[in-house]
Amino acid sequence: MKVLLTGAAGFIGTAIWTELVERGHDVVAVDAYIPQAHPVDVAGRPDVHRLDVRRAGEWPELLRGVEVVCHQAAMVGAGVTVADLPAYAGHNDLGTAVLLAAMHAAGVGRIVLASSMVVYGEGRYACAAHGAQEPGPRSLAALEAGDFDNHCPQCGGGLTWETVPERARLDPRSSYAASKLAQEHYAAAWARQGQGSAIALRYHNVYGPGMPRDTPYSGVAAMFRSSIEAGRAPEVFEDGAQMRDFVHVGDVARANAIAIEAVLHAPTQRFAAFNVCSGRPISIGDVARAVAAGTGSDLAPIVTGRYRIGDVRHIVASPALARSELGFVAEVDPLVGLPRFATEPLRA
Ligand SMILES: O=c1ccn([C@@H]2O[C@H](COP(=O)(O)OP(=O)(O)O[C@H]3O[C@H](CO)[C@@H](O)[C@H](O)[C@H]3O)[C@@H](O)[C@H]2O)c(=O)[nH]1
Repeated sequence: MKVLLTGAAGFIGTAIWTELVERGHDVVAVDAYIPQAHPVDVAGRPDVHRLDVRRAGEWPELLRGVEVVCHQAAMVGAGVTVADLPAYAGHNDLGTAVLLAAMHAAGVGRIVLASSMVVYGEGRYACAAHGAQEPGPRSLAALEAGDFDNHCPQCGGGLTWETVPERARLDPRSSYAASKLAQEHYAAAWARQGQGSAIALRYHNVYGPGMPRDTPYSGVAAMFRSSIEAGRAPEVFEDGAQMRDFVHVGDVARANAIAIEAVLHAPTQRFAAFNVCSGRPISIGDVARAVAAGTGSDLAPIVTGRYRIGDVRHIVASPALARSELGFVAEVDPLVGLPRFATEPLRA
C-alpha cells in the first residue's frame, strides 16, 4: 500500500515509518514545515520531502497514487504561553484543513490522524455518594494549599479516578488541546462531506527512543532522565500520585499500522477515535522511580509539591475500544519500558 506519512522525521513519525516499511508498505515521507522550539533537522535527508504544511500547491504531486495519509505533523506540547496560540492554529488547524482539501482534490479518501488524550481535559471520576462527576479545573487556592485532588462538586468529598472511554465528554483545556480537537472535527467533516473515512488515534503519554530532550514541550519521562544526567534529582510535581498512561512509541507505531489497514476497508463518511495507551496506569512518582532505576543513579526523585497551572490531576485511558474494534493491544509494560528508556538515545 502507498502511504503518505507527515511528520515522518519526528519522534513518533520515525517509529511509524520503520513499522510501515517492515510491513512492506511504500512510504512517501514528508516533513511538514513546523518552525517551533525544537525543529526536526531534515537537512541531508533526501528521503524526506520538506514542505510548509499550510501551502496547498505542494500536495498534489506528493499525493499521486497514495491510498492512505498518516498525519503526524503537528506542533506538540501543552501550549507554554498565550503567544503560542497562532502557531498551534496555523500548523495544526490550518495545516490539517489544507491537507484534507488537497486529499479530496487528489481523490485520496482515507486518513489516520494523530490526536491526543488532551481532548478529554480531566479524566473520569466518581463520588461514592453521587456517582459520576466532571470536576472543573482545580482552583489556584487549592493547589497553593497542597490540595491536589479533585473533589465532588456536590458534596466536596473525595473522587476516585476511572479509565476514560472514547465517548467521554471532550473538554480541551490548552491551545494544543484545542488544536488537536479541531483536527478531529475537520477530519470528521471531511469524511462526511467528501465520502472519506478517518481514524483519530488519541495518544496518551508517549515515550521511547528518539524522544526530544528536555524542552518546555517534551514529556516528563525525558525531563526526569535529563535531570539525572545533569546530576540533579528528578523533581516530581504535586504529590506524585497523579495518574497517567505511558505508552511506548513502538506500540504507537504498531497502532498506526493497524489503523492504516483498518481505515482502508472502513465505510465512507465514517470518523472513529481510539485511545492508544498501554492499559497499565502508573503514577508520576512511579514514573520518576522507574526512570531513575533504569539510569542506575542513586539520585532519588524529590516530591516538590510544586504544580503547573492547567495540569489535569488524573488522565487514564480505557484501551477497550482499540482492542475490540482494531485488535490493538500494547505490548510494552511501562515498568519494563521506562527503565529501559532511561539509557536509550534521545533527540538533541
Ligand atoms: O518536571 C516535571 C514535569 C512534569 N511533571 C508532572 O508530570 C505529569 C505529566 O506531565 P507531562 O509529561 O508534561 O504530560 P501531561 O501533562 O500528561 O501531558 C501534556 O504534555 C505532554 C508533553 O508535552 C503532551 O504530550 C501532552 O499531550 C500534554 O497534555 C504532570 O502531572 C506534571 O505536573 C513532573 O512531575 N515533573
